[in-house]
Amino acid sequence: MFDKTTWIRLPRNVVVGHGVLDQTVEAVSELHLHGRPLVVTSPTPRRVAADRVAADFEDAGEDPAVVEIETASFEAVQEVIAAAEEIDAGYLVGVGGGKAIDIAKMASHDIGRGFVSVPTAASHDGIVSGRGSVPEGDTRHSVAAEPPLAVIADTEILADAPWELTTAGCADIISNYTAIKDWRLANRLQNVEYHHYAAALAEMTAEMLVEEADSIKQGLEESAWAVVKALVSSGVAMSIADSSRPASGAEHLFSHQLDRMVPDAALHGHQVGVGTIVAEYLHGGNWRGVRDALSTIGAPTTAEELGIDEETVVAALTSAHEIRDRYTILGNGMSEAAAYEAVETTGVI
Ligand SMILES: NC(=O)C1=CN([C@@H]2O[C@H](COP(=O)(O)OP(=O)(O)OC[C@H]3O[C@@H](n4cnc5c(N)ncnc54)[C@H](O)[C@@H]3O)[C@@H](O)[C@H]2O)C=CC1
Ligand SMILES: O=C(CO)COP(=O)(O)O
Ligand SMILES: [Zn+2]
Repeated sequence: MFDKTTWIRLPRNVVVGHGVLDQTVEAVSELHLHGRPLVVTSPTPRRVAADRVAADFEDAGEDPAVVEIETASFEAVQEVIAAAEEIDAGYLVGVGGGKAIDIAKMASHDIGRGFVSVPTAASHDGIVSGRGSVPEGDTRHSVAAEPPLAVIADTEILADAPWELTTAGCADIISNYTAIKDWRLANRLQNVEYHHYAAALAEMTAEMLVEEADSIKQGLEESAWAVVKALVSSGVAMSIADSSRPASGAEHLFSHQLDRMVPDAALHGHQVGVGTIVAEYLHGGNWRGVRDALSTIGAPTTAEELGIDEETVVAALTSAHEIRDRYTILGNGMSEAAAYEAVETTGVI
């Protein structure tokens, strides 16, 4: 008997454009959700967007509550769950960067409530994905999370955010190149389940962004539009795969390890971008093309531009394979000599 089953959970409403934050209540009312909304945010996104969203829900008679989180941690997920239980929230609205959105979607998953995603920065491809990413001790978890029922991406807000957040989002997309190579390798060597369609979508998203790299410029709302479209598409690839594999390989392991060693030293996407140059080199691929695309966009390509010293970059490379059970080109680990060779050859140091 044929017994294969697959569930693909995608957003119903994806609203992207100038000033669409004002349409959040309308996009949500279309979903026929019931109960009070809990807006999950962090300090800056609260000022930029979340207070406006809460005020609009208030005007619509929805009696919203707001909870602020500071970090991406399991403690923060518990805080949000407690806030949701206190008001008996009907659904959660994540407003912010990758961390606030991750925490909101994980809390929604745990309490079985709907989730709505309102990104304030085009900095990461977790905008749509049904995965959450949380560090814990020496490791990093990619956990099941509630995929958004709706995404409201206001390009006016995204274009107004600090430019480095947008270049970080571009680099998070470019990393799909090596993530897919690692996924194929893991499929061949370890029989890891591989989805052609999700892989093709993630790869095409990176290709389209690189083709457009010349026109992605600070101050242009069209650029925020192009990047957020790519982030949505990459998130959809993760939702199709029900795994972050289409968008996370060795370059992400490297970034996660840097987060442990030097927390908050650089943005997720920027670390991942530098990791992509090295991972592409290790795959024997066109690492110069990756480096040139990152530098055209204005994303860091060196340890110095990340603000991280050479020894830390090498130490992160040699230990990145330990952070998670995810087979990549790093195999059982790089020696220090090989790591130095890779970063020197690619100009990362
Ligand atoms: N679940 C998933 O599939 C994915 C999860 N992630 C996770 O997302 C996180 C990285 O996301 P980021 O957005 O880089 O980090 P983040 O959420 O810490 O945001 C970076 C900074 O940008 C600020 N910010 C956000 N919007 C702003 C605006 N409009 N104006 C001014 N400042 C603004 C935030 O306050 C924060 O200080 C990591 O924890 C990463 O693991 C990243 C990709 C995919
Ligand atoms: O950052 C991500 C994809 O861009 C999520 O990946 P992880 O599963 O490695 O946390
Ligand atoms: Zn990422």
